[in-house]
Amino acid sequence: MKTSAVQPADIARSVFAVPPVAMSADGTINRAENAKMIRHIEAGGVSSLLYGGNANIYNFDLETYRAMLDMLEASAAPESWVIPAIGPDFGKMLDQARILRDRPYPTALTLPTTVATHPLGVEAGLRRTAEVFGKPLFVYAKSENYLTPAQFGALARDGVICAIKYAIERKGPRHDAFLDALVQEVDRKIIVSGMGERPALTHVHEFKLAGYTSGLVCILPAVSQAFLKAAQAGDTAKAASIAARFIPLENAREKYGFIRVLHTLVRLAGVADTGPILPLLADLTPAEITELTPMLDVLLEKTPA
Ligand SMILES: N[C@@H](CC=O)C(=O)O
Repeated sequence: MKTSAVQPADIARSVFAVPPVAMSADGTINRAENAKMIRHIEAGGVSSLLYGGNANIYNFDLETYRAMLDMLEASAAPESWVIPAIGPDFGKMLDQARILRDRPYPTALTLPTTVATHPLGVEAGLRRTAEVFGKPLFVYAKSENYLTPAQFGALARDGVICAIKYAIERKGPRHDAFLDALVQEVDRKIIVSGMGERPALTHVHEFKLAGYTSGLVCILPAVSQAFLKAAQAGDTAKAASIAARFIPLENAREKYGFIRVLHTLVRLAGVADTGPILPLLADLTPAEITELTPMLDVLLEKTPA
């Protein structure tokens, strides 16, 4: 596992896979199936793994969190960059930062929340968390009222944050006043598009963000990596045609829940047995699986689009 301090080159080199965590029937971490998933992602040329929302860390107790960290440290290849999430609330962030400060991870992703927050409090909380952790944070921007662009700028200049996962949803990603302001405050080299394939080409090609995060990359890592490299190189026709392959499933993930759909799709695709998802989420119903399977077959090119 790569443990050196975060540099912009690390951020641009690979898609950020945002994997689910495979669980055993008794609700504990399944080490063998997670290792299998990690091998599959790495074999596709993806070397950045972000254990964030899709990992369902929101619903982990601290024992499960420690077990996940042990599994990641034992399973990732030496050159892979693995980033666990913390939060979303201040108390959980601090508890997890205290666990992480004795571990080799170079940063941690802050999970987003809009409950019981104020931008001034979020800034104070992130400063305190980074101090406890002893390293800068990777901040997940998912709503406009979490932090202002100016606050992001101040946190970056002060070394409190080393990267931003930008995931504020828009009807069309081209028109985004918040992102326009953010790139005036923060170097684009430390901002990644954080919402899967749908806005990623606009974010990488037009806003010149450094890269993107994706859940479906866990199924087709080499294809996602090819998409990133095409978008970064300005080959928009190639990037758009690759992205089109992912869109039907991304739309279905939005309809039925991004995290729970990915958790099951990774199993249905034969990547790893992800097992039952932890509450407060719930596994897909048989009817949902029946609806989604043909879309997965299109993604896997078992059937034409
Ligand atoms: N939520 C997106 C990006 C991950 O952070 C996805 O799951 O594809």
